[in-house]
Amino acid sequence: MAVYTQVSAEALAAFLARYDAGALVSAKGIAEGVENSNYLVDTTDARFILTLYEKRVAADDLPFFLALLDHLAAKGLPVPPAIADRDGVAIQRLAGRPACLIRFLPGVSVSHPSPAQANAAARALGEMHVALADFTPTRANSMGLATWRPLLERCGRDIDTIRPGLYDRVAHALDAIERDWPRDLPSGAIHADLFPDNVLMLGDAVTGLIDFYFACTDLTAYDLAVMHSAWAFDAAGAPVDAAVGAALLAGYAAAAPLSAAERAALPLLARGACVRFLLSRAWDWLHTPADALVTRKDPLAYLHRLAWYEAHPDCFP
Ligand SMILES: Nc1ncnc2c1ncn2[C@@H]1O[C@H](COP(=O)(O)OP(=O)(O)O)[C@@H](O)[C@H]1O
Ligand SMILES: N[C@@H](CCOP(=O)(O)O)C(=O)O
Repeated sequence: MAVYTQVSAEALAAFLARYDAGALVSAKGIAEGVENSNYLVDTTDARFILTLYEKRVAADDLPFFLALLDHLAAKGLPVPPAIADRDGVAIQRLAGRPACLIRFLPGVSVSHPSPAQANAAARALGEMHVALADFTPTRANSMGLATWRPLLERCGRDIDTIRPGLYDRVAHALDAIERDWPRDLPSGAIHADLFPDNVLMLGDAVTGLIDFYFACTDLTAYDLAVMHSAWAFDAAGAPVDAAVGAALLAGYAAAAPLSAAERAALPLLARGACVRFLLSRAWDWLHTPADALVTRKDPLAYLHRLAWYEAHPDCFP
């Protein structure tokens, strides 16, 4: 359950009074998610998401994220813009945290995506990259290549309590990833965390792309690699139907150009994605208190995916 910060009904009602958004009817903490506190808020006017930004989201980065959402929403993509209050302010403080009221989007995230759903979601990623080609703000990737070895060092040998030998295994994988990481592929604003839980769908149609709080400037093909690492495997890290992986590539390529060099780099970029999520999950695994109201994600699922990509260098035909 991801509600780290409790908001009283009185504080929420006072917060809503700043907006032309109706009066508070109900508010419920949302179980999904691990990064921020999210509430589903119903008012006499509409339904909203209230997000209070927690550990990994720096308040200084919020203007970048909100500008990105506004840019995409203005171009008709299904992303939820933050709502401004009567004074035009979207980034607020509530219960001691930075907070935004966000437009609610319909749809559910799929647990076992079909090839048709993977195709539609990857197409939406491609459309997003095309729509962001004229987005000028930049943000360095706070979870990018340069941060992986320092994060491994910060986990230290404690990571071996998750699995004996894990430190050396990740260090060895990183040696090759750092050595071969491409420097000359197209870059731009990317989502960097487009897992199935961050895509809302109704049937095979995408109704929402959400959770842009890792968005940054990085290789656009890396965004597709992140998506592949998240969509083409089950929760334990075993590969699903190969048609899902193929559908991801076809869907993306239908919306955005994918050069031969980008295609060739995808296996390495996917190994990088595996190390990135393995390490952030391992850090959380080691540092989340046992009584925390959040479900820790399994770092080893990403070790299995890493091994799969290493064993299948031709998996992106
Ligand atoms: N704009 C939105 N419209 C509808 N539901 C949303 C929206 N934003 C978030 N949610 C719901 O809240 C959950 C958690 O949001 P998310 O941004 O993924 O949290 P976290 O940043 O903690 O991972 C999502 O899985 C979804 O159910
Ligand atoms: N997608 C990441 C963790 C970030 O969680 P999210 O709920 O913000 O998508 C992972 O699975 O490790």
